[in-house]
Amino acid sequence: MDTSTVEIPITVISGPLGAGKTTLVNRLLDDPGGRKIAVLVNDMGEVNVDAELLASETDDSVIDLSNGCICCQLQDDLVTEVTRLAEERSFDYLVVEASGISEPLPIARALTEESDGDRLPDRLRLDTTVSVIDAYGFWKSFDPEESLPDAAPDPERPLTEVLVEQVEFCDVLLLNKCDMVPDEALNAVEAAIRELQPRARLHRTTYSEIDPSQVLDTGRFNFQAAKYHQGWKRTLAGDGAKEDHVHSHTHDDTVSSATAHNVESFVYRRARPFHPNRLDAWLDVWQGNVVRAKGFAWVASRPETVLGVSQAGPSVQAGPIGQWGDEKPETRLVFIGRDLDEATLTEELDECLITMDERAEEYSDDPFPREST
Ligand SMILES: Nc1nc2c(ncn2[C@@H]2O[C@H](COP(=O)(O)OP(=O)(O)OP(=O)(O)O)[C@@H](O)[C@H]2O)c(=O)[nH]1
Repeated sequence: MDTSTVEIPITVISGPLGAGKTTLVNRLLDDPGGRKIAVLVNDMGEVNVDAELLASETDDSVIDLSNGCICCQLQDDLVTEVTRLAEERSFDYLVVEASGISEPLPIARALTEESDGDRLPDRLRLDTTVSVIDAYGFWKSFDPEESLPDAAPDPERPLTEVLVEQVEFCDVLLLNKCDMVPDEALNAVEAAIRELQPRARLHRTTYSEIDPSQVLDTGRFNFQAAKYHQGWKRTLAGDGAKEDHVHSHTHDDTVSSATAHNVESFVYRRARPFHPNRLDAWLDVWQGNVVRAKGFAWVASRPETVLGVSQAGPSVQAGPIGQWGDEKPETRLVFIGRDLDEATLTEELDECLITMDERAEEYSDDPFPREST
């Protein structure tokens, strides 16, 4: 058979450091469900520790791509390497293990027609994006009551922007390390994750144990769906914003689960701009059980510019992401969290809005970056 025309599906595995990605890949190498798989492993260091962990068990089916991150510096290398692999080796399924700090969306973009170049051979097809999330680490990072016992050694795992993006952008989500979290807390973790990620198929796992058919050849990848069904966009859409195609997506079962665990979300909307310095100062200090805040802000110093605001745990970013153009400027910020104090957050944000007296003021010391973030 001429193998050069056989289609090769790709599964990309993302997830934070230590969540169980390599454990999953080892399982797939042990039991690929009748497929001949190749694995491309990305690690940030000069020495690809993950590839070594895997390669010790296997032959030449593990290829490493080290010293950089495939979602940013190594995007071109990823496409080149994947193409070269398909030309030089014989396999029928490709698994890509991203580094713990990789964002899945740019990787998916590089591997699909969404990328400018579209240089990937036609027979390579992104089939599934999987995120492996450490249930214990996730809960620890935002549990307001500190109800989980510390694991030894205590892992310092802040809820980072990248982790939230790994939850938000995937087709299949493995909620791993379930052995470390009591059932009641697991239900709450799942409710929070569902609020961030309503679309993915979610599996609770221990040591990444999963039937290979749930992560290989699922056919679930759809760039537009993955991009637009992120929880914060759904919440904005539900609030009457313009992404109507998201609006139709409802999850009554998850809404009730969220309610049962006090996971909630609200949208802060105002048609009056922020005072840039007050908003900037507030973004530095605000608190309040928020897992995720994201959206668009209107700032008086740059009335024509859309300021993107993105928070996950301790990380807050704000910077220009475009122009309002013909759209009426309006701040729309989604807050997702547990036991949210909507009244206090709203009051504090309202105090950052410009007052009538300030309308004519010049804002020469605008604190936000000029370049896109
Ligand atoms: N208790 C427990 N430990 C697990 C589980 N899954 C993986 N581990 C352990 O967690 C550690 C990290 O697992 P890996 O599979 O290497 O995680 P990773 O996501 O590849 O980590 P990086 O390559 O550092 O990003 C290893 O010691 C695993 O044995 C689980 O479900 N429960």
